[in-house]
Amino acid sequence: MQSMTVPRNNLKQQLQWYEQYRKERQKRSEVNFETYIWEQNTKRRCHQQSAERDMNFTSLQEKENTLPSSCENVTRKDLHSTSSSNINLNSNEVKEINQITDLKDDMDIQDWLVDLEPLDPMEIKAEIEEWTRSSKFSANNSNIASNDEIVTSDLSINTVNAPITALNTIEHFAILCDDVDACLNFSWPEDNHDLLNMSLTELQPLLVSVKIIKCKISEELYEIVEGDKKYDNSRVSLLKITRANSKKRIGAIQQRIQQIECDTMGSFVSSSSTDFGSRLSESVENDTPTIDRDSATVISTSSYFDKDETTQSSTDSPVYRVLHDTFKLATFRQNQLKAINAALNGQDVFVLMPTGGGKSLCYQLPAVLDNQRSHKITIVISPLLSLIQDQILRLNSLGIPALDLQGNQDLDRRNLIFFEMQKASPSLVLLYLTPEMLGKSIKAIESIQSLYKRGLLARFVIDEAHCVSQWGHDFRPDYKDLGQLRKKFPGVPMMALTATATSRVKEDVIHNLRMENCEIITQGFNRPNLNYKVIKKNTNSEKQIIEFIHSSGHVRHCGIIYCTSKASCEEVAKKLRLACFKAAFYHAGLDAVDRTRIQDDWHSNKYKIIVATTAFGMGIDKPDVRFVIHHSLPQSLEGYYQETGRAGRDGNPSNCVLLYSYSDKHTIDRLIVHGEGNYEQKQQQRANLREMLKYCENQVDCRRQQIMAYFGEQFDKSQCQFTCDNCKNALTQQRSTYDAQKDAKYNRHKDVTLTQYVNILKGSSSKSTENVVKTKQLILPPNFKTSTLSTIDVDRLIKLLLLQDVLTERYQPNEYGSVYSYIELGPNAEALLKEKLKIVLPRVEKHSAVKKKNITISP
Ligand SMILES: Nc1ncnc2c1ncn2[C@@H]1O[C@H](COP(=O)(O)OP(=O)(O)OP(=O)(O)O)[C@@H](O)[C@H]1O
Repeated sequence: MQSMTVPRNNLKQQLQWYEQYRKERQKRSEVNFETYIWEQNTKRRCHQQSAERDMNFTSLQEKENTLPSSCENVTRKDLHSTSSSNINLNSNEVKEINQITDLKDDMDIQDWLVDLEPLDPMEIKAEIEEWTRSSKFSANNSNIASNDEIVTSDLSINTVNAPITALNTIEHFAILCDDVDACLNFSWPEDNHDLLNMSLTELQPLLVSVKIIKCKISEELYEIVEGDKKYDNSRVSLLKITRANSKKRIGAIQQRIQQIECDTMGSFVSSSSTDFGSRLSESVENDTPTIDRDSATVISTSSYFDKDETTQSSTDSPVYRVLHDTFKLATFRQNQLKAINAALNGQDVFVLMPTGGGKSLCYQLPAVLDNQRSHKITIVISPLLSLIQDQILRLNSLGIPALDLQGNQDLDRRNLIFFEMQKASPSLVLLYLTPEMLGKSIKAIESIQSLYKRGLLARFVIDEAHCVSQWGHDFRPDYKDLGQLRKKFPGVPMMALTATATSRVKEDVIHNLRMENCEIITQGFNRPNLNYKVIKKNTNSEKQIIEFIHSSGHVRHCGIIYCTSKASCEEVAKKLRLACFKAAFYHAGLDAVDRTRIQDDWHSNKYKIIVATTAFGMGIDKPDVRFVIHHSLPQSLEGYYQETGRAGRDGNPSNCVLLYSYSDKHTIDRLIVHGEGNYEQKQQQRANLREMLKYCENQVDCRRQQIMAYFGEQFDKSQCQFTCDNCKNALTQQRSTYDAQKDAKYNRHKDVTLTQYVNILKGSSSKSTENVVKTKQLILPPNFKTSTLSTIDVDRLIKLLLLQDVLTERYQPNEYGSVYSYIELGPNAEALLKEKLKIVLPRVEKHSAVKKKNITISP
């Protein structure tokens, strides 16, 4: 590889250089590198093949701890065929592989890959920006432009405002970055005592420098392996020693940074918490935060982790003090403060926030304040015991008294909780229970009633509130009975929280819970850092997954793969393990101890990939999940959104890929037929599945826009910025158009559901549709060629008209308490009819099959 000189003393240039270098290297040798890995593994595989042939893969997971390394025995053939254990290599192949690998067998290629990751200039840039944001660099030393570009060389070592000794060290390292030989001869400090005298401003650039050194060494090792550089035994040893030293040094620097940050946090907490109680009680009475009444419904499309800047609350109010002192958080995320203010004002609140958006704080913070103020207890209804336990652990670690009532608790413990609830001034802040427990335990209801009578009941919180609605993807019959709470405890405020609810589900939840004058806080569903893609699934789906992980640079990253069945979880996990990945499966068939162990091991990165059914779900809060892959068709768009929402909770770019095959529909059809639910619920499940299929089949509209539209949110697809496959493909596809205006003037209608509307526009000849046409006097244009539009296009057209407010949905509860939605003319219908508004539906003409079906209707 052609040698390039690293620019010195200017971090920005260094980053640019590394980016260029990396691209160049990827262009030239990525294929070779991958080949090398496969070949090396093939060689190992050959050695161990006979021993492994009899291996029982079903017990692979139990044997995981005895496996010698993460990168076990995978072959190129494993990847290319599903039958993995029979490897046939000809003697030339084996000889060639032996030649390549003999000298380098002990080199840990996977480890080098880790080295190359921090070289990513975007990551380093992000790190630098993060330091700058948190003012670890003084203003003189950084200059981040509004467009987030690093615009000056101010971050270079020359301008770091640091003591001369540290400056020397940093400069020294910067020079070493340029010169691996100098680095090899450098005597690394053994004790790391020098770090004790350094400040964060000095440690951070030092860390980057040492990381760069480690990368450089790994690259040289890699070039030797590749044959680009001559193999020299002593040099390789030296490189390896230096690499190990730099690794140690990185650890030491990171540890020191953490130490300083903890110390800073500790002193902040101790200095501010001493007079917490008195200050709180002093100020709460007079300082109840105000509510912005105009914001009853806030639809926001701002970024996922945007700070809440919309509500004006003094930063020294009790709310902020509890945020800092108790929850140890610096700022509110978007809409948190609004929800908290509404709750503290005694209102019913419905909170719709994306997964990982921070819903828990919306009820936990008011619960702390309410208990501080008047010893009130907040009752939280949550669907899963595991979810409850996670929350309680987290709260207790923050010093917040929280307990749970559950069926399998021993009597003493339960009585203790009831005793606490009987106290005149309970110190218990939050009591968690499942809806089933609330429905069954008379003692629990009596204790809550006692709290109520004594004015000690702060509010009811319904977590995962979509379970209340039978239109939701996770309906729980016991949740529906929660509506009784309003009758039994009039005047006690309620808060319902969910991450997934269509407009219909939202209305249904509010209706079922009998929430009154409810403050509805909804936040944009958009997760800008997630990329969406649907891939056509072929017969070797495991290979597709492995290829995707490799091609998107996720080899060392954390991910989740969702499968429909337990068997496919085990099969996919097995294939991934054969292909070097630290993967484990997780499903309801495992006992609770194993499930907890696997989840813990995944959290601690012992496993990088979890292959799971949807049993692996609610309450997962791992920030660095870089990909979520659906191996099979999800059952609903709501479920899909929630599952993909587990990616990128730290806000960094992450991939969501769905392997789609229409035949997966039949598996889900069977699940619906044999699963729980009455006729109406099963019809809803089928409708959910249809929506999911439409999403997968639709290769035209922006994925993000489709998901947002499903949740009733408008999304301008130009904001997608080509982060979904359809928007990317649109760049190369030809489009034809359908003029909605031409037909809209004829579409006058009343009490028609969405499905009926699609059927009518499609000209379906089914009896019920004819009936609808007659009875609702819906007039189609006389010359309307219904056969020219596919069902998908009709569906897209209606959604487009809904999004443009030409049509609108009216929700109406029936006498049984279910909510139906009917399509009606919307506020923009008139404009369309008067030809003031033009709506064009783009249609794809990529495949010949599509062309035949969709005859173009031009304006
Ligand atoms: N204001 C904040 N600042 C920083 N971190 C926060 C803030 N609020 C919440 N978080 C963190 O965000 C993560 C997600 O929060 P939380 O579990 O409440 O999300 P959620 O909306 O309930 O997600 P899910 O729907 O997936 O359960 C947690 O680790 C939490 O500590």
